[in-house]
Parts: sequence; structure tokens; C-alpha cells
Amino acid sequence: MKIECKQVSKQFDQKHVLQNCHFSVKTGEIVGIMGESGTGKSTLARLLVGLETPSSGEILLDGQPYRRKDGARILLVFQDALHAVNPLFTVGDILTEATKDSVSTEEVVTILKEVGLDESYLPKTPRQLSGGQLQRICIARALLLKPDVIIFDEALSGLDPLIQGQLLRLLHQLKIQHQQTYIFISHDFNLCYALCHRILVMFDGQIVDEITNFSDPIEVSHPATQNLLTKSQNPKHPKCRIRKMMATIQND
Ligand SMILES: Nc1ncnc2c1ncn2[C@@H]1O[C@H](COP(=O)(O)OP(=O)(O)OP(=O)(O)O)[C@@H](O)[C@H]1O
Repeated sequence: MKIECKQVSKQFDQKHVLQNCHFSVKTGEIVGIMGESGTGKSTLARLLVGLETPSSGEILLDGQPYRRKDGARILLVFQDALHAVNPLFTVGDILTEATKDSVSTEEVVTILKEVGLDESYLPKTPRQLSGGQLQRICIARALLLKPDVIIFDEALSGLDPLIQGQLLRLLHQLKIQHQQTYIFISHDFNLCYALCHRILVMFDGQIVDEITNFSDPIEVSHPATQNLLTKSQNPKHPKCRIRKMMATIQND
């Protein structure tokens, strides 16, 4: 399913938060969107899933305007997994409620296994899970809904680098299994590098650069990209471990 963002701008009151964002993502492609805090990444994500409407421009899914009320074909998985679920629900409730009980227990258990968990998690509540386990549940819930596109908005941020590495591997495997289209939003180059076919760079509400070639050194055309790369490539930075750990999966 191809998603197109055509000359999309967004204003809140008089403030221009997004300006002429223009890109498309093909079926089965994983595109990263990278940028510093406040550059408009989450606003773009909310527009893409239909939680906000553009001030101008349009979002198309396979050439047709995307309306959320026609069915959630573009889903958002975001950073704060604890706030994305009902804390009183069990894992079983969370997974079946999302699919309005149209899914069998077998399917739920299969998806749980795909995200590295099993049926013993079904009676647990969110507070009994680690951040990484809960994020797996959110990913499982998104997969059960069989969307055309999943947008991950800083979905791995704030997790331990080891858990990030495990979840990156998981997303990579799931991508191969489900041939799904992902948009992966992060301020962290290493996470985008590990998973994405190409990376769009945002600065001040605009897409200012695109990384398509991951050769060393990476060619950049905007200072914002260079800043993000410099931060991520500091060898003392713990995330560099992820980059090393993940360098192999690109060839899997
Ligand atoms: N509903 C809103 N009303 C007014 N301003 C908003 C609204 N939503 C976002 N903004 C503003 O838009 C700008 C971009 O915010 P956004 O959350 O999209 O950035 P971001 O790149 O995702 O940042 P972060 O990485 O910190 O989440 C910010 O200045 C923010 O204050």
C-alpha cells in the first residue's frame, strides 16, 4: 500500500509547524523520519494517521484521500506504551478489545509468539510488564489489526539499548514476514540506520534532507543531518552499540 504525503502543511493558530512536507512510501518499504525535538515529527505522524487534518496538502493511500473513519489502515505505535493501553485491562483484553473480538485465541497466541512472548502473558496487566514487554504488546496489537502502514513514533526511545536491539530485530523479522510498510520516526540515527531503507530528515517543520546511501561517510546536504549524525556517532554514546549489533541484520 503506497502512502503519499503531498505538499502537507500544518498551522496551529499562527504557528507554522509543518511546511510543504512531500514524500511517498512504497509497499514494503521502511522509511525513517529523523529530526531534533520540536521539528514536527509527531505532528506529521498524527496527520498521517488522520488524528489531525492538514492546513493544506493531502495524504493519499494508494492514490485515494485517507480518512480514518473508513477504517484504521494506518496505525500509530508511540513511545509511551503505558499510556497507550488501559491499565486495568489484561494483555488478553488489550489484544482482543482492539480487534473487537473478531480474532481467535489461536491468532492472539500466534502474534504473541511472533513478538517473543507467549500465552502466559495473557492474564497479566500492563504494570506487571517491563517497558520492552509492553511495547511488544502494543506492536502485537497493531499487527492483529492488519493495517496497511504502521508508524512507529519514537516507539523504541527511552528503552534500554539491549531491549532496543531486540525490538529492532523483531521489527525487521516482522517486516519480512508481513511485508508491511513502516514509517519509523526517531531523533536517533542509529535506530533509523538499523531498520530503514532510507531516512528523511526534518528541520523546522520541513523535510530538508534524505539519506538513501548508507556508505561511510554518509553524504549529507543539510547541517541538521550532520548534527544528528555527529550526536549518534559519538563512540562513547551507548547507542553506538546498537549500530554495531544491528549492522548484521541489514544482510539477513
Ligand atoms: N496541538 C498543538 N497546538 C499548538 N502547537 C502544537 C500542537 N502540536 C504540536 N505543536 C507544536 O508543534 C511543534 C512540533 O511539535 P512535534 O511534537 O510535532 O515535534 P517533534 O519533532 O515530534 O518533537 P519531539 O521529538 O520532542 O516529540 C512544537 O513547537 C509544538 O509545540
